[in-house]
Amino acid sequence: MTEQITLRAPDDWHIHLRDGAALERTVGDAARQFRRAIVMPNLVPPVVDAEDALFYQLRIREQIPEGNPFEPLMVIYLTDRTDAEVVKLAHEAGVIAAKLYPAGATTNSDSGVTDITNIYPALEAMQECGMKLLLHGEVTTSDIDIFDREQVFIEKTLSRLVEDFPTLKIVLEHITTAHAAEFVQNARDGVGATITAHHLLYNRNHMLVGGIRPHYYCLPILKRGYHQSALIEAATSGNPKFFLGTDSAPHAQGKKETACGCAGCYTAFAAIELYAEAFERAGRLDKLEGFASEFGPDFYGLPRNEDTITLVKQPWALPQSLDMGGEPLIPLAAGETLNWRLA
Ligand SMILES: NC(=O)N[C@@H](CC(=O)O)C(=O)O
Ligand SMILES: [Zn+2]
Ligand SMILES: [Zn+2]
Repeated sequence: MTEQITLRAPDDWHIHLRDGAALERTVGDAARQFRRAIVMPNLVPPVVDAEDALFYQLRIREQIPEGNPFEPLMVIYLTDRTDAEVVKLAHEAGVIAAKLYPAGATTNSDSGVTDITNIYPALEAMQECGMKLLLHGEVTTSDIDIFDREQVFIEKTLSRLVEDFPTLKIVLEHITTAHAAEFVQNARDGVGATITAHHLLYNRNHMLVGGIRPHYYCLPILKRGYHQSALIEAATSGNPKFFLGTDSAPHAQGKKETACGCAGCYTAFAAIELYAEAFERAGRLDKLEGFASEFGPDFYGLPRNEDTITLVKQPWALPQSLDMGGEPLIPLAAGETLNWRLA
């Protein structure tokens, strides 16, 4: 008999779906395995208020396959001009979080916040209404080495935010270092972190040894193996502060395989299978359900999904290439064999 595991249906607490012609691909892939997803607002121009979020949500909904219960959860993008009124209106429209991108930190972050104190009134309002703060946790000053940017953000910005807003719920997104795992573990209640499948499966050697592999390039950048081990330990520990967020971030093949390639890995095609691979390698498949399906909704104060998914142990190869709105898109781990497959 084929080995199989059944899990409460999972959600993705951090995904990039993009817009327009890309949505058929990205929404279809996400909806195949996740019931809900927190949709990042870094479009060009970004999703900055209730109106933008509701229109974007409509465009996403149009691409949900017939009969699929997928629910996109919306986020606004904090800029230097986001004030308490914007937050209040977004909250009333059902927007569940706001995202802080330090200006210039990552893909489409040019409109991001230049000085955190500019948005203190907005953060005050978020704390009051229960809207979550999601962080791309990297500093952007040129004197800080790219491999240290997460650690310095934690020391300079996050530790201060956690104290200045003692009841604000904060998620440090896509953590990549032992420092981040340790900080979140020891932080007050209401501070959590998402972890991607690629940061569990890979370290910087995978990206840089034997040739430079642009499909592994994402931000925050893959770190050394020591940090990868700390992330695996955190994700598979059963600590509810750590939960699933793929950070699946598609860029067409031509934008990755070029002299100045974009940051982002497309993992949505096989996200839950990639996580299963990482948890199995750690000998902790039994911890996947909490991480993928329980701790996220608990953190956000939303009900856990009632239905289930089944993964079967049946090796299969990821396709070499996908289509995204007429352009080739290379999924992470293209052509590689995974052990688990969504039934
Ligand atoms: N993670 C990435 O490398 N890229 C993301 C942006 C982000 O989440 O930082 C993207 O939008 O492409
Ligand atoms: Zn980010
Ligand atoms: Zn992201």
